[in-house]
Amino acid sequence: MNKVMEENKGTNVGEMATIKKENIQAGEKQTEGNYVFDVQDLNLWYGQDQALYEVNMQVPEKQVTAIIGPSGCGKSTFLKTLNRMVEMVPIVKTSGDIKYRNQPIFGNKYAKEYLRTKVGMVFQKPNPFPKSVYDNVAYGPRIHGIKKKETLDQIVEESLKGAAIWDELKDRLHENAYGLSGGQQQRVCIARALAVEPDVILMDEPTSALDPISTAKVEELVQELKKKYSIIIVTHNMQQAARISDKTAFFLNGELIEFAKTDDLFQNPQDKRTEDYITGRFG
Ligand SMILES: Nc1ncnc2c1ncn2[C@@H]1O[C@H](COP(=O)(O)OP(=O)(O)OP(=O)(O)O)[C@@H](O)[C@H]1O
Repeated sequence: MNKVMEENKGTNVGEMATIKKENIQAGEKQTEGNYVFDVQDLNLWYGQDQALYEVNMQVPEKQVTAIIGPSGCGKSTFLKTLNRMVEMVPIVKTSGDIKYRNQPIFGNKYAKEYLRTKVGMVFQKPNPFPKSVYDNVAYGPRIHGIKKKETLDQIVEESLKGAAIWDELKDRLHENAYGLSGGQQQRVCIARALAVEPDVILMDEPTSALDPISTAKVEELVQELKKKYSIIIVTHNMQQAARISDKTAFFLNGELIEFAKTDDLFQNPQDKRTEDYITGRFG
């Protein structure tokens, strides 16, 4: 049992989380080839407008999966479907199935809150809360009921270390996160995601607002994080996808055109549309 759940024992949310955790562990045993997500025939509509068409994809565990494609092709929509954030838009409808750790995410198996704890998200623009670095990182664990200072101190330190920013910030924990550089803010946001012990981290163009040095730090961090977490990253930058991902998915007009090992997709694309995109003929 992890720290978050340990301190949660006895609360309703905690009990629920513990039960679901057992479900996942049962599911994990059955998972073949260690996939975190198995997406089957996924369609998604915003009102009358269809944004995703019959997407089928198995997202590997503890690897980096990049999602590329031209603007408006459905990359962010697909990413936000995986932790059901897309449903915050009331007109969204979906069909098909997504299994996380072998259990369907639509329906009653997982509480949405629990899914979003296990499947964390980092956004394009760093979005720290207007609070201290410490309070940003401790936010999720506190919501999960952790109150003990020593436990929180430990989580904050481990999470900032995990996000490769502890050394830079260990003497600035009580400063407002708004006073940090964009790159530091983004790594604090990554630490905030790590603090609730996720399994998967979704990243929606996490470096597009960053300078090249901060981008390099986040890219390096992603390589480190994949030892413990499964990462899915939307990027406009094909060089970035080629540098940091193990597998790449190319989307076009809401369809998943090709999904392959990154080297294969870039060196030997199977679909003419993938080839046209990666060679810069459109997009
Ligand atoms: N909240 C929304 N309401 C209605 N339509 C939306 C909404 N969000 C996205 N869409 C539409 O869904 C389609 C896919 O958009 P999405 O943002 O997923 O694409 P994207 O590939 O991530 O684009 P970009 O690279 O520009 O961020 C687009 O046609 C877009 O207009």
